[in-house]
Amino acid sequence: MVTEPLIQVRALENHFGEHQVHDNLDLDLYPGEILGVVGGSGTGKSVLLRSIVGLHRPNGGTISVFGGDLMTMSPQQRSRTERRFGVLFQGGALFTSLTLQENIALTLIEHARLTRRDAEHLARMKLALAGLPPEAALNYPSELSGGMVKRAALARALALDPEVLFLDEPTAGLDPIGAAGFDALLRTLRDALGFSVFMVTHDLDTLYATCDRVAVLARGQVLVADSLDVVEQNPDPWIQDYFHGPRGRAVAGAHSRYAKEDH
Ligand SMILES: Nc1ncnc2c1ncn2[C@@H]1O[C@H](COP(=O)(O)OP(=O)(O)OP(=O)(O)O)[C@@H](O)[C@H]1O
Repeated sequence: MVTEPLIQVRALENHFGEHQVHDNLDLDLYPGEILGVVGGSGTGKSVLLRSIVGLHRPNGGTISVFGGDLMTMSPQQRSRTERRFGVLFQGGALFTSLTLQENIALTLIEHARLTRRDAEHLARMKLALAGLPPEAALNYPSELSGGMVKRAALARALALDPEVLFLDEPTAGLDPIGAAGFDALLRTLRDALGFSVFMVTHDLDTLYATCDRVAVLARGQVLVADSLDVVEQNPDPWIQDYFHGPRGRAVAGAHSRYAKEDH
């Protein structure tokens, strides 16, 4: 059986003035997969994410989402489509003047038209799902560690039970233990809830720990999108340096030792 992609990006063009960021870029996201998007700084990973979630209007190409063309949808169809997405931005982007519970309840009140009481009840469940202790619900973001804020932002991204979760550098700024905890949580939630993940990351540990496929952006296009085993073997100099440079070797070695211990 051939699985149809949930998201199909074709011939995407993006430029800012003379600066061409995407030039004929193609990429697919399949149901249930965790796709890691990597590439050098400024290769257009965030612009790609923003183009798909509707925060940036591309200069050309098509983005098909759940079978509909994002570029030609009516505003109503677009907003219905975007409701099936959850987005976690770098830094979390929580409202600092609201508690964690209120942050998530607000999303539920605005988009799912729940009463405040029901929204707060569901918000506490989402926070627990993201691995936060019950008492954290009444904390303000400034009272929590970076790792807890990331988890709260994840709880908010999951508030409306999205089919696709978009993550922009989810482990940036976390210490290695916090980052590993976030990676494990992401896989557990994906396995339990079945959503797909589009994740921009620089974190090699996260790639090895979570991703089913990895897409590498370079020179305005997707150079390769495949399993890590295949991507690592690509002769492109950036890929070779990224995966087989000192840091890449250390991470790959640690993960293969860990996999052996597991069997
Ligand atoms: N609103 C904008 N106006 C002008 N240029 C922009 C805008 N947004 C992005 N760019 C440019 O587009 C290019 C790609 O940016 P993008 O943020 O997608 O890169 P990235 O691959 O996510 O980089 P990094 O890994 O450093 O976060 C960069 O050169 C950036 O300066």
